[in-house]
Amino acid sequence: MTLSSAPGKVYLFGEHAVVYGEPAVPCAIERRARVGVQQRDDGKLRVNAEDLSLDGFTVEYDGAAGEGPDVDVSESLLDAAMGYVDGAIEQVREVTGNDEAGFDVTIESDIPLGAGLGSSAAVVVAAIDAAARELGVTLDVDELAERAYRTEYQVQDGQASRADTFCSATGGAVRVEGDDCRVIEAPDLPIVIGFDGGAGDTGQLVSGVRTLREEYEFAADTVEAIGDVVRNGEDALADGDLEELGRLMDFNHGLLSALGVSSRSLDTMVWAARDADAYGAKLTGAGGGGCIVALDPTPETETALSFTPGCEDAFRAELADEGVKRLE
Ligand SMILES: Nc1ncnc2c1ncn2[C@@H]1O[C@H](COP(=O)(O)OP(=O)(O)OP(=O)(O)O)[C@@H](O)[C@H]1O
Ligand SMILES: C[C@@](O)(CCO)CC(=O)[O-]
Ligand SMILES: [Mg+2]
Repeated sequence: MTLSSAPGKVYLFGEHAVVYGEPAVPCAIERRARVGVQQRDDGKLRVNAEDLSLDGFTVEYDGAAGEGPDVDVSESLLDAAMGYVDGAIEQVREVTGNDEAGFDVTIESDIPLGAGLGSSAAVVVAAIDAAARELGVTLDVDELAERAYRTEYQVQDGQASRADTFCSATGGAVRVEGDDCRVIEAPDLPIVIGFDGGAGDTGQLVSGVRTLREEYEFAADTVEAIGDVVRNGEDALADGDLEELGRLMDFNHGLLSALGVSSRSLDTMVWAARDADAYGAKLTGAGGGGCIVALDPTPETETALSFTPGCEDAFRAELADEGVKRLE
């Protein structure tokens, strides 16, 4: 068996706008997906993903080359759930030139699904890394990030940036603008996360922003304004100026809210963090439900969030310096 892990992430700034070529700054966090892979002789793909539940069902699934799922759910739901793993294995078959390779894949993850912490990117990065190594090929981190990006791009119908996958592959704080991806210096950030227990549909939320942007010039201007916030944020990050970072995160949340990707529970958690005197707070990732990220070195925000109706979990997150980890 070959085992790799990869971290999730929060966005300090720039989600959604990054899809249209504006810069974004995601940071990898110490919450990981671990993917174990064992080659099979019969060319089939069998995926065991215990954290994956579809409206209460847990799925054990034989992938594209396999025998189909042993649960009673519609094909579209199943595609949505399993597309990332199928796509990752496709990339491995292509990059290793082993079209017929079959695998047993086991996924375990500390990252809530669809909640803005990049669970899909972490699963894809770890799966590609482990499956390629299982076939004797160790990908360099740039190739791994590129293959993981292609997987997300395909599964999300051509609506994905390189931000989540690059960040998960390299770890640390990163800056992504179009295909220019780099790791950047970041101070120790007092990251607090609030989770409403829910999820958003990344593809649908990205489409919603695309439509608004096409329909209204001021929505296109809003996307550009997020780019300006990010450019200011980069300076604040370089200066280690947490107060300014917080102000800009607040502004970023307002602009995302204007683009329709916040929700009542995300707004409620953002306000709870602000009331607790966090430096700033915003939703992270695609939005619609899921997580907010706040900066607060004191325990106040975590405590306030834990008493906020609609907040299911509040926790601190350490920056993950390491991206993909080769465990076995
Ligand atoms: N533990 C897991 N096991 C199997 N598949 C997973 C797991 N975690 C995530 N996935 C895949 O990723 C999908 C969720 O990805 P999605 O992009 O919607 O959310 P996210 O990556 O968590 O959030 P965001 O992209 O906003 O940061 C799941 O539907 C599933 O296909
Ligand atoms: C909403 C989005 O910007 C981030 C999702 O984590 C989509 C993407 O960059 O692919
Ligand atoms: Mg995702």
